Amino acid sequence: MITGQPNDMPISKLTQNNSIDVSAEHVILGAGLIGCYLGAAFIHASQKVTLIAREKFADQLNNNYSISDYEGNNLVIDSLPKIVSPEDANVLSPPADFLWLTIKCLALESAIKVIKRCVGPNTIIVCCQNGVENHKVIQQAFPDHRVIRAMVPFNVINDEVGHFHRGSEGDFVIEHIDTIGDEVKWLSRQLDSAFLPTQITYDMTALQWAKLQLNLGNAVNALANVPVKTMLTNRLYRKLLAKLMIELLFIVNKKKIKLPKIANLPNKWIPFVLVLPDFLFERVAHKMLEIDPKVRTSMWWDLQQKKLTEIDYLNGLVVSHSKALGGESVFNDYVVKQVKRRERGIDIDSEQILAEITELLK
Ligand SMILES: NC(=O)C1=CN([C@@H]2O[C@H](COP(=O)(O)OP(=O)(O)OC[C@H]3O[C@@H](n4cnc5c(N)ncnc54)[C@H](OP(=O)(O)O)[C@@H]3O)[C@@H](O)[C@H]2O)C=CC1
Ligand SMILES: CC(C)(CO)C(=O)C(=O)O
Repeated sequence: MITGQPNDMPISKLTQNNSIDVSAEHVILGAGLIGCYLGAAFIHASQKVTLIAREKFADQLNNNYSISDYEGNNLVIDSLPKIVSPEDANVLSPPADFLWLTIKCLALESAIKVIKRCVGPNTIIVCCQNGVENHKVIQQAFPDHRVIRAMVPFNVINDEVGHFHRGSEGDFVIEHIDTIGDEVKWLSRQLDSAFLPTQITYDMTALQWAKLQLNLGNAVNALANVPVKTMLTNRLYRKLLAKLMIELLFIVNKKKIKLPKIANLPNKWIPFVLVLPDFLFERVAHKMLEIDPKVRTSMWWDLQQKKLTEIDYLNGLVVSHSKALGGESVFNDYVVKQVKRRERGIDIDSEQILAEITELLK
């Protein structure tokens, strides 16, 4: 349930130190890019962490577990957290105060079995997936538990074994719901650090739509097969991205959702800025280009590892909502189809993609 905070100020910053300085038991299910980054940031914030990891990741972390960020902060985790395989998750004791789901949207349903073994009656489950309202599948499976969402605005890459680098800015945002408002405020204060600037929001659905607008570029990035920064310097990719966003903004307007600002520009302006000629774009959107040159989106990582992507939960969601609301979704439809071809192992070179985009934009 979302509280009725006025839409023009959906996010409130909580940075002052709490006098009750105790740590909570955190279990992180999904030791991938986000799970490992959060785990280390939580340990840095004096929290007790258990990671539920597949064997190959557990081995990697045993050799090295460290994080860094685009601002030059570095952290090596000397004393490793408890690392448990999904099969052994039932031996967790004490039960988690907070269970963080940092698995992909596609893995939520199949993880329910493991989640059942990780929760006690009072565990708060936090869903960290991109997309909109993917937590509902977990809330349905755990009707008696408090299920909330968190939004990860930044990008994490795994540039060497056991090392996780946050390549872009943005505050981690946790959902405030009435029944656990105090816990969420407490949690946000504990986690807030240079590695993980943290806020709360009273309207996570609006925030997720705002984030989805940016995530529509994941598919463009995956298809372009270049870092995000390189992609943004190409006006053709920017024009495609603008079209994808315009299709989403139609839905948001129809639904009367007021998008909170999560980039340096109001969301509605972004498509107009993206289509500017290069020299103007570089001036107006220089903040957008202040991004680590190595950064690639999570969808690129998925295709690289020959995994299925979250395309149905991102651009696919725009297609289905557009259809239902009588809108256009030509551009999102195109990228969905192309990403699915890549998932099937059909190689499409970026020259061909650029030629097709040129044709589509005519
Ligand atoms: N990467 C990024 O920079 C960002 C990602 N996000 C979002 O965060 C979410 C997580 O993404 P990301 O960290 O990139 O994903 P990853 O694929 O890097 O990590 C997920 C991990 O969870 C593991 N996993 C899946 N199911 C289980 C299970 N049942 N038990 C134990 N482990 C399991 C996966 O293993 P396996 O692959 O072997 O199944 C994988 O190692 C996504 O929704 C993504 O969109 C949001 C912002 C930025
Ligand atoms: C941070 C961002 C928007 C793009 O890198 C992302 O969410 C992702 O890669 O999935």
